[in-house]
Amino acid sequence: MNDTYSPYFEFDRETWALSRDLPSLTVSEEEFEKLKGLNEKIAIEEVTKVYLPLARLLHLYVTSFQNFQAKMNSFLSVPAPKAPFVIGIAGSVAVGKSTTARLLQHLLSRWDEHPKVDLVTTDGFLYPNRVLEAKGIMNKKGFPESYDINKLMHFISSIKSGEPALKVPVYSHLAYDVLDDQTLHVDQPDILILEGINVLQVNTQQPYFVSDFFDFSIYIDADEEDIRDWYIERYHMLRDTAFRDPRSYFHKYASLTEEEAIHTAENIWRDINAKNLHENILPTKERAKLIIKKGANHMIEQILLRK
Ligand SMILES: Nc1ncnc2c1ncn2[C@@H]1O[C@H](COP(=O)(O)OP(=O)(O)OP(=O)(O)O)[C@@H](O)[C@H]1O
Ligand SMILES: CC(C)(CO)[C@@H](O)C(=O)NCCC(=O)O
Repeated sequence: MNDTYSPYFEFDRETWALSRDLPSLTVSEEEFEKLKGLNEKIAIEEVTKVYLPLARLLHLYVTSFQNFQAKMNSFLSVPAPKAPFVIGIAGSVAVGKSTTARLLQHLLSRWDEHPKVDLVTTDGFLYPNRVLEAKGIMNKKGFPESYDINKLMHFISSIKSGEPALKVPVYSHLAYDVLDDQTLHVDQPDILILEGINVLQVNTQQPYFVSDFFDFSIYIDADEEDIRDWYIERYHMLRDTAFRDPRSYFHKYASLTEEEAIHTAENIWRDINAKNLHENILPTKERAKLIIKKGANHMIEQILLRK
């Protein structure tokens, strides 16, 4: 294929892993065990071949950002509040954003230049269920109108202005709601990873978008049938674990037969998440600096980096 005019550098799995000069980047057995704590399905090969080179690439971006910030602040003679390097991670529900974000958080914190890496998910900025119910949009959870976008914009602009000690709302998949008794503290990290289905969306009613505050952005992509399978698999796993908890919003589904459960998950996927993917998430793919394409087994098959 002639890709002379493609806006991307394209790598397949092997060229991405092999073309990097990474003698000092390894993962010890002990560290891999820790990574397994993030997701026990992670393969070590995936970490060494894909995520470590990606972390190394991001490290280059972060350190050049830090150097540039220092020069810029002295050039402008302005007070220099500590603004983090912000990485946005977008993609469908259940494509694996949280897992990738946690892996990168862990790997990026190994460098002395940026040991403090915080992770925030936009789920916390969803309106609480009672508000979604009052607005009649409970079946639109994850759609642009289900988020308190002003609150999210306020957070991202504050952190980029170097404001310390910010509090971020927390969402629980177990409660299926924003928790009113918990917040996450974000206090001047070196890097902030902001993960969520909506982070690359543009709202024509607003002068600024969340992504205006990004220094780097990643879109996680996969074939829709694969994502659907992962969603249904995760639903099953939750059914065997979290849904059994009487506090779970989905407790009522724990007693469904296997067949009924599959049917319920398929319907939620089709009526809410697939629709949201087509209408609001997929159209943002090309806005990302980096696109990661996963295969059926979660292995990354292709990486596209904007030139
Ligand atoms: N690298 C990976 N290797 C193996 N399994 C993975 C990997 N990444 C994600 N998964 C599995 O895919 C499913 C979805 O992952 P995850 O919860 O990270 O997705 P998400 O995009 O954050 O979803 P949501 O937007 O709904 O919160 C989970 O069952 C997870 O265990
Ligand atoms: C919280 C979101 C929107 C995003 O992570 C998603 O996981 C979700 O709950 N979607 C609504 C439909 C569903 O229950 O899967």
